[in-house]
Amino acid sequence: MESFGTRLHRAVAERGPLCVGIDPHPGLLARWGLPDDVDGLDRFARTVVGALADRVAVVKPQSAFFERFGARGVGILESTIRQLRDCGALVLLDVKRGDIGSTVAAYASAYLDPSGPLHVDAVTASPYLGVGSLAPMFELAATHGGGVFVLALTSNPEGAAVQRARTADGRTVAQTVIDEISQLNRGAEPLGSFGLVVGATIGDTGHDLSKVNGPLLAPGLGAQGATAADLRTVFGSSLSSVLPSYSREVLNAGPDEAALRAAVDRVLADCRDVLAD
Ligand SMILES: O=C(O)c1cc(=O)[nH]c(=O)n1[C@@H]1O[C@H](COP(=O)(O)O)[C@@H](O)[C@H]1O
Repeated sequence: MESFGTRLHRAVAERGPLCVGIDPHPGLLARWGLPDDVDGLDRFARTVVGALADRVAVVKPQSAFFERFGARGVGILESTIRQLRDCGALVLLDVKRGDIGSTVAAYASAYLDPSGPLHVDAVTASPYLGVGSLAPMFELAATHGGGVFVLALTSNPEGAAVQRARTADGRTVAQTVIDEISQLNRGAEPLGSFGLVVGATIGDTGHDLSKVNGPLLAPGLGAQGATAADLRTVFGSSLSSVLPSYSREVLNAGPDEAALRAAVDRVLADCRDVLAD
């Protein structure tokens, strides 16, 4: 069984360092001339799949925008995941799960067990019940070649109060998360399967990402104000591990499929310029 890190490394080499989010905001559905209902959701998701699934390395559906339509919305999420994977995109489901360990085990089986209907390549997880509480997720991911992206320094301004608070040993809370994930990835080649989420909006925070040996998902580009050039400031010498992530910046170009592809080409070129430094 190939690890997620190996599969991600190959996908990025073949398709370029880019993650595109599927975030069907009500405003985007309206902009695309679609109704704010399950039919609109279905047509939105199918359009993104048709335009991008055969060319983008990682696609990140945001679960909340599917869940808000109940069981039928989750059904569309299931079929979107299947279609994306059939076209060779790695699917990172953005669910930001976190709970006591015994419940995390159930979340892990929902998303990382290949026999489940919502099985994906990787998920986002919140470490704020303690990184150790996510252990069942890390274990199931390792067993089945999946990945977990753990929130470290999020793109929203409210995150700093919790994430940059100092622990008793002087490190920030985020640095303890970074260090624990670095341990999990130790010795993995060509890349570990456990990633961190570090927002592109946060500037130079002085956190040490040099030992992570895993992917660094960078949301906050485009609609939240960060530019590809900001990646240099945020990630410094760790740029080669960055996976830039865009949702609205690309989706605003729809529903025309050629325009969506052109938006992807544009942001990918911007990121390549920076990441090649
Ligand atoms: O885990 C994430 O993807 C995430 C973490 C973070 O710190 N900030 C953040 O914006 N995100 C997600 O990334 C997406 C950003 O969307 P845009 O601002 O439209 O590019 C949303 O789905 C957010 O939920």
